[in-house]
Amino acid sequence: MNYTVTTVSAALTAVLALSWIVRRRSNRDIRTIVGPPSPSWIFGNMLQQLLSPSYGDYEFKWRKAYGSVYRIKGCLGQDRLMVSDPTAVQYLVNCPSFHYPRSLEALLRSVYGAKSIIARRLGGDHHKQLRAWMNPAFAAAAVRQYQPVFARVAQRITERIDDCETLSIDMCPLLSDASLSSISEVVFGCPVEDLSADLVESTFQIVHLSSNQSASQILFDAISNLLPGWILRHAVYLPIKHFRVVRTQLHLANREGWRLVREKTEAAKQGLETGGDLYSVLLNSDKSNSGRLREEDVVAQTSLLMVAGHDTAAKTLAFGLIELAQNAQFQESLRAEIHAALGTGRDSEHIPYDSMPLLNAFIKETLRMYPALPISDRRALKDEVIPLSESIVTTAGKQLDRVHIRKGEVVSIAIASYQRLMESRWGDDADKFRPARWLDGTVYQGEAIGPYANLFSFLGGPRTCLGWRFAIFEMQVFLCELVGKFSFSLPKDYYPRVKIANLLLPTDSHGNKGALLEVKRVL
Ligand code: HEM
Repeated sequence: MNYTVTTVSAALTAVLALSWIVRRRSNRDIRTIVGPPSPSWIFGNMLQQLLSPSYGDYEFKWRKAYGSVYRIKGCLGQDRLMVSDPTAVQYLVNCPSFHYPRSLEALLRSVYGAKSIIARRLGGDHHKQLRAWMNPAFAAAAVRQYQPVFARVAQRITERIDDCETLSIDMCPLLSDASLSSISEVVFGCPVEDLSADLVESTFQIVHLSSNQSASQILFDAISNLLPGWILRHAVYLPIKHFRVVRTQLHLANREGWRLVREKTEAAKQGLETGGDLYSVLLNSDKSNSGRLREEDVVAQTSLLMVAGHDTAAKTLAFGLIELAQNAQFQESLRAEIHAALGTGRDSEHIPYDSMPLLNAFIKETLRMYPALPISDRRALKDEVIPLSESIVTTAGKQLDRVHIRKGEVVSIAIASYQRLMESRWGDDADKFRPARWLDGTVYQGEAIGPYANLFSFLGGPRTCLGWRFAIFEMQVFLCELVGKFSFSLPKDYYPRVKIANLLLPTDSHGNKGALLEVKRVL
C-alpha cells in the first residue's frame, strides 16, 4: 500500500514538475498562432502526426487549413511550431542558433560518434573544416567515377531478382543490400563481403531499430528533451537492449574504420596503388593550406556513412518503384527512354544519365513526394526571430511577418509539407505523383533553397546532405538497370502506405514494412 502511494506521488510530482518546466518555457507568440485542437494533454497532436495510418493524413490537412506556419501541441502541453514557409525553412537551416533537440543530438552522438561530421555541427569551424575536406570526394567529377561500381551493384540486384522463385518480391531488402554495397565499395574500397560481418549485421540492426515508432517512444523522446544534455549523453551506458545495440555499432564501426585506415596508410607507405575510394582520397589528399585530415577524423565517419548513406537512398528508390508499379503508361515511356539511351550494344558507362528527361523528372518527383526525412526538428539555442515569406494572422487577429522563438523551443521543419506547397511552389495538383510537372513548367523556377531542384529532401544551407550527388547518380544507374530489364506492378489486394519512423517507410495497409511488387523480366 505504502509502496503504491509513494509510486503514485512520485509520478504525480514528476508530471507536475515537467508541466511546470514546459509552461515556464512557453512563449506567447507561439501560443497565439493558429493550429489544430489538441486531443490529449499527454500526447498533444503528436500521435496524429507520427502514428496516423499514412504519414501526412493530418499534417497535410493542417497545412491546408492553417497555412505554412502553424502551431501544434507536443507532449505534456508543449507548443511546437510547424514550418513549411520557404523563407522560414531556409532561415532555420542557415541560422547557427538552431540545433537538434537534445534527445536527437544525444542519439546521433551515440550511434555515429562525437567526432562524426553530423555530431560536430555545433563545432562551427570544425564542422566547416571537416566538410571542406570531405566535399571534393562528393563533388560531381568524383561521383562520376563511381559509375562502374553502381552499375556492378545494380547488376547484382538483377541477378538476385532472376534467382527469386516467386513473382512477388519485397524490393526493400534488395535495394538496402545494394546501397550498402555501393557505400562499401565507393567509401571503403572493398566489397561489403570484406567488411566485418558483425558490423554489417549491426548496421542493419540499427536501421531495423530506428524503423519502429510507438506512443511510448514519442513520450520518451519528449521527456528526454527536457533533461540536461549530460544526463542523455550518459544514458547510453544504461544496460538496456537498444543502448547496447547502439554501443556495439559504434565500437564495431571504429574498429573496422581503424583496420581500413591502417591498411590504406600501410599500402601508401609501400608505394602501392590504394585506389580511388573515398577513404584513400581523404587520407592521401594534399591539405597544405588547411592542415592534414587526421586518421581519426576519417575513422570517425565510418558509422555515419554506413547507416545514413544507404537506408535513405534505398527507401527513396523503393517508393519510386511503388509509384511506377501504379503507373503502367509512365513506366513504359521511361523504359523506352532507357532503351533508347542504351542504344544497340552501348554499355551503361556511356548512358547520358543527365540528359534523360523522364528519368530525371521521375527521380525529382520521387524525392519531392517521399523525402526520406519528412520532418526535421530544431531547438533554439537562444531567442530568435524567424522571418516569413507570407505574413500570418494570430488568434487575436494580429498580423505577423516574423515569429519570435524563445531559447529552448522546438520548431519542426516540415520538409514533406514544403514539398506539397501548391500556390508558391509545385502547382495545384501538388498532392499527386506527376513527374510531368518537372517538364511542363509547373514547378517554381525562382530562387533555389536546396541543392537539387529546389527540393528540401537533402535539406539546405551549410549542413546540406554531403552525399546528395552520390544518391542521385546511384538512383539514375539503378533505375536504368531495373526499369530497363523488368516491369513492376502491384500484387492483387496490395495497397501501399507510407509510415514514418525517423525516415519514411513503405508498408502495406496492415502496417507490414516492405515494398512488395510483381517483377517480370522484359529484356
Ligand atoms: C536519397 C538519399 C538521401 C537523402 C534523402 C539524404 C538526406 C539527408 C538529410 C535530410 C540530411 C540532413 C540531416 C539533418 O540535418 O537532420 C543528410 C545529411 C547527411 N547525409 Fe544524406 N541523404 C541521402 C543520401 C546520402 C548518401 C548516399 C550519403 C553518403 C554517401 C549521405 C551522407 C550524408 C552526410 C555525411 C550527412 C551529414 C552532413 C553534415 O552534417 O554536414 N547521404 N542527408
